[in-house]
Amino acid sequence: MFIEKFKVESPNVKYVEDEIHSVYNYETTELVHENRNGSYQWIVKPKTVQYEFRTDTHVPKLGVMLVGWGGNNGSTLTGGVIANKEGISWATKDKVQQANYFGSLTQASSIRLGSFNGEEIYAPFKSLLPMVSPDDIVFGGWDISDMNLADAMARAKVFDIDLQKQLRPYMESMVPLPGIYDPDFIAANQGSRANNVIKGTKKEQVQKIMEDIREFKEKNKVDKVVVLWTANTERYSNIVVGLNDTTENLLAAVEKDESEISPSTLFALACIYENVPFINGSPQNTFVPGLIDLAIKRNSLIGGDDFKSGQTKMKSVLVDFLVGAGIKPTSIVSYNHLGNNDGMNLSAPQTFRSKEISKSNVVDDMVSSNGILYEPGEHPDHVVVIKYVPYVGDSKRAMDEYTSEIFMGGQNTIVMHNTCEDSLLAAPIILDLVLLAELTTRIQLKGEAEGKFHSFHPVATILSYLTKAPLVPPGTPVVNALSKQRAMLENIMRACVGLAPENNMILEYK
Ligand SMILES: NC(=O)c1ccc[n+]([C@@H]2O[C@H](COP(=O)([O-])OP(=O)(O)OC[C@H]3O[C@@H](n4cnc5c(N)ncnc54)[C@H](O)[C@@H]3O)[C@@H](O)[C@H]2O)c1
Ligand SMILES: O=P([O-])([O-])O[C@@H]1[C@@H](O)[C@H](O)[C@@H](O)[C@H](O)[C@@H]1O
Repeated sequence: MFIEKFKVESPNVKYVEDEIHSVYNYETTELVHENRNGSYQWIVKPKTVQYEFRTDTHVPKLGVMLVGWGGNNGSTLTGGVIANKEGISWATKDKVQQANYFGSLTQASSIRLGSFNGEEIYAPFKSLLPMVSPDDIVFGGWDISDMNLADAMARAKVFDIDLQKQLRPYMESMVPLPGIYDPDFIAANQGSRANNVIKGTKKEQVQKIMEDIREFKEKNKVDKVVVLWTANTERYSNIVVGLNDTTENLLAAVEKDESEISPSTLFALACIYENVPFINGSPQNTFVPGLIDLAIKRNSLIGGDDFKSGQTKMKSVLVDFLVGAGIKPTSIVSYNHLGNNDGMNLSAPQTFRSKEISKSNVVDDMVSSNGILYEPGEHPDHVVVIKYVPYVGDSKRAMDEYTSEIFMGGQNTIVMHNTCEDSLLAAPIILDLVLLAELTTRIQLKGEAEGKFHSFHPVATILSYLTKAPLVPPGTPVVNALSKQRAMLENIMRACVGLAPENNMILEYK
């Protein structure tokens, strides 16, 4: 059975004005490797740590500023939210289609609450904690192309024509602010659309972005702003000692207008200065070490990298299943072709390399989790191929082959063909990223040994379900397995309302 909302009644949960306060017993383990009776043993000690969570339930009016607003993802998300808000339906060749949020974890997925009279009871994921409604988001942003959002939507060729016609009046007045263009970081083929750029030094560009954020906030009377990069994939920045390895060196490099500081790093720097969450939806290493240090010092949320939308999302499910089943993937070949501007930008070797890295590293945690299947350092052959084929547009065609070793020397090969409008997969993920980033800034927590409440670590690992290459605090584990990422997010939100983690045991019926 599915219910729309619920309230938790527990001595550990208090719903007070503008706040949910919960006391949560975090059950974990402590491992020690000790010499016992002359031989070293691994000892596992169950441990309970009591946490308190305080969630501000005042939902703000949210401004979302997209870098690359006029792109396929930016125009598709903007149009999709308008269509849902206005209840737009449109004719397709098959039927009259209603707007929806399919593909969004926060808007279209559910959680299990428990059983009632032997029936499983579920509720919307978004009913766990108060979140911003997509209807209330004010969109804005930047693009190096000056095309208004209605024309950008037409250029993207993602939405059906009847839908585009209905959206045009809402979107034609939306014009991106000038972006920071640096041809050294993206494909040369992007130059032709760069007619809307901020001139000046890198320092002046950062200052302009900061001004843009303040003016957007004031003009639209929003309480908070989240900035998300859905602009082109950049090449990796070289990490150079003395240039971007520390905050001091990075800021000095900006002062000196050093060429190796990328546009995405400049946008992120501006956001950190404005204490505005910045999320990187592309694979490049925007978050150079000096920037991460600054975000931590200023406790300003950063998250990324690279939306996990289709082929890679499937990979983080399939490899998790195979390794979890004791089957040994030995060869993974991921090929896809697409014909949108993203694909055109990725046709350059240096930008493709950024994507190849994020699409390849996604199996590392699953492989290293099973020492029965894999020797230390052993991993499957893994190849990523992306080709640009203009004719197919946004309709990405992914073909994957997974070869594994099975029982007694047997082999299993799984082949998948996966066709989708890439932007229709990414847009709901962008929505989830900005809504969850905003939510986490309203949560404070305190461990039993801590003197005061604090926010989550500014490097927002909590967003990892939505990214191919989760950005994590230095020295902490990277988890890519999709089921673990989703469980982590849901269980932290359950803890905020005093609910135990979903452990799927259902002992009541065992
Ligand atoms: N399924 C997906 O679509 C998906 C999945 C994962 C990651 N991504 C990443 O999301 C990004 C956007 O994808 P897309 O399909 O919307 O691409 P797109 O090329 O249609 O949109 C990118 C937009 O960014 C603009 N732009 C480029 N550099 C800019 C800058 N420095 N400042 C401001 N604007 C700039 C471009 O003019 C363009 O309008 C890409 O980096 C892509 O790799 C997409
Ligand atoms: O998320 P996913 O489907 O694995 O990866 C996608 C790639 O397959 C695609 O070629 C690229 O253009 C998109 O930006 C996205 O990164």
